[in-house]
Amino acid sequence: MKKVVTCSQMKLLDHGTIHNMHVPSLVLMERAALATAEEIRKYLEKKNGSGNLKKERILTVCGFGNNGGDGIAIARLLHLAGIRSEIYLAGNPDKMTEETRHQWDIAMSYQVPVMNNPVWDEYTVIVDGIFGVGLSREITGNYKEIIDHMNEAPAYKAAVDIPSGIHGDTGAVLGTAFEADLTVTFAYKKRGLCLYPGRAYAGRTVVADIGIYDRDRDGSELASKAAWHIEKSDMKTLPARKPWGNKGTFGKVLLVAGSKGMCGAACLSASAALHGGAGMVKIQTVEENRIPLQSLLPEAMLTSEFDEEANKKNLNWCDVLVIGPGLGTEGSGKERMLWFLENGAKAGKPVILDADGLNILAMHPQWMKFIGEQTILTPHMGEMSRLCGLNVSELKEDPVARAYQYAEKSGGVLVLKDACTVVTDRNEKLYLNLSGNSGMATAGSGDVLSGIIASVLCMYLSCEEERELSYKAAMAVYIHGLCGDIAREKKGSHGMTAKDMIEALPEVLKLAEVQSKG
Ligand SMILES: NC(=O)C1=CN([C@@H]2O[C@H](COP(=O)(O)OP(=O)(O)OC[C@H]3O[C@@H](n4cnc5c(N)ncnc54)[C@H](O)[C@@H]3O)[C@@H](O)[C@H]2O)[C@@H](O)CC1
Ligand SMILES: Nc1ncnc2c1ncn2[C@@H]1O[C@H](COP(=O)(O)OP(=O)(O)O)[C@@H](O)[C@H]1O
Ligand SMILES: [K+]
Repeated sequence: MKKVVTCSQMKLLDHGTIHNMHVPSLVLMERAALATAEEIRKYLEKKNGSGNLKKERILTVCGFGNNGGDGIAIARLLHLAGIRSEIYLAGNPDKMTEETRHQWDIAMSYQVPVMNNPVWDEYTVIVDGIFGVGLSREITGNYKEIIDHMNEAPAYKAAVDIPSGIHGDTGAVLGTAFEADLTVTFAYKKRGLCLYPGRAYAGRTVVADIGIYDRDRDGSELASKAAWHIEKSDMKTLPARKPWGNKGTFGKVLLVAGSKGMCGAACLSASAALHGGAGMVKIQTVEENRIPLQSLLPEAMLTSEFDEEANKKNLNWCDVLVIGPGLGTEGSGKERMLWFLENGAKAGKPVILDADGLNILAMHPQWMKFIGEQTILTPHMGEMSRLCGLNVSELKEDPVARAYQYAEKSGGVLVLKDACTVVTDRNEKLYLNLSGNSGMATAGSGDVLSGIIASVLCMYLSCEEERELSYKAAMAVYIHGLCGDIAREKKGSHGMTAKDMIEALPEVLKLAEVQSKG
């Protein structure tokens, strides 16, 4: 797992390194510049092979804050490496911070060329050192014009720390923003580099270690308030399958899903749970779905009984409940959802509430009392809008804040699905997902996720290791994204379907097994 920070957390870390550890600010700046210049040099060498770099011409656009100081130092390092490198100062030089002024004096001593009226399309690389984590308001006027020129230029574009104009906490565009091919960010990813649209503006992101001191790297106050993103190497922490286990050991999933004429969602969710390693899956559905479901998925069991006795038996049998895929919001769907939600909560079973399960909850807010710390809610933006009454554009302005609020209100684990899915709980554990792609915006993709979450919960049933429910949900979201990435590799983002993601699931989970064997 890697930490993701807000701008104010990053400033605290910078401040602590400088003032408590006595690392001069200029040392951090030099390391930031060295790391960025090195990435640019690597790009140029890849582009030019062993040929020389005479045709290259780099313009670094610098603001007067410390992001600008990084930029001036980058321009100097590239100049000293024998590459044509020039500086363009954006903004008022009288407002330079002390460090940036210092960088300016060094650059002038080394006679780094300064441009006053750059011809934008003459450059092969443009570096953006205008604003970093200090951006505090909309970009307007001259700055806006400059950024628009930079974007229109044909050059390769590199951003220092974060593209200017991207809100470091929400990923929103403040007025306008630099469209980078590469962003070299320092110490940790900022939230705005994970969330969209910021993530798209950043291009390829490299995290450079510049020697920031972080006492709380793993465990304490700041860390608990930080966000995390799961990465491939974390998959080796998934519990191994016990050699002596049987299908009971590996978890029993009860899927309350499907309604008359709607069995596809149930089928996808059940199939994902089985491919994810759940020992047994039983679908509680309507009798009309028996033949299609049993033909499509003979591995799953099926029941259409719905009375107190049968329900109790099914509930006792299962380890994990999934409620919602294809359930419909009226009639039998509503009754089934209410019975299993209420009694699942009373029995202390983990419940994954998805799709129509969430829509029914939105229509009956009095049932919120059955949501608790064992419930995982998996709304997409539309479902979230119905649940919390805000419209989708309001949600997208700050999805993390909205997710926190709803997790706090509901008491459950919230999986707010989007291009960057946010997972959080009432303790403000926060995960931002970085796997997956736009090919996953296809019907049934969410049903696959609910099945994968169920299977990940099952993996932990027979294992001694305790993990929080939010972590398990975030891990499942990450796995789901990897399935999407493999499906895209095989089928392309236009043609891939939810079924292709299920087919990729064994391959993704095999990766975890191979990793854990070293
Ligand atoms: N010593 C440190 O603290 C370090 C800082 N570093 C760099 O410094 C950056 C942060 O530096 P700063 O805190 O100086 O902030 P920035 O360089 O991001 O810019 C802040 C300045 O821009 C102004 N500003 C904000 N939004 C504006 C807008 N829309 N229009 C016009 N002006 C606007 C602010 O009032 C402030 O004066 C980091 O992103 C990183 O690149 C790194 O060099 C590492 C060490
Ligand atoms: N652009 C994207 N990048 C990454 N993941 C995406 C993207 N678009 C959608 N997804 C993922 O695909 C899934 C879609 O789920 P959902 O909207 O519930 O689909 P459905 O209702 O059709 O089953 C979510 O897990 C979401 O995070
Ligand atoms: K920048």
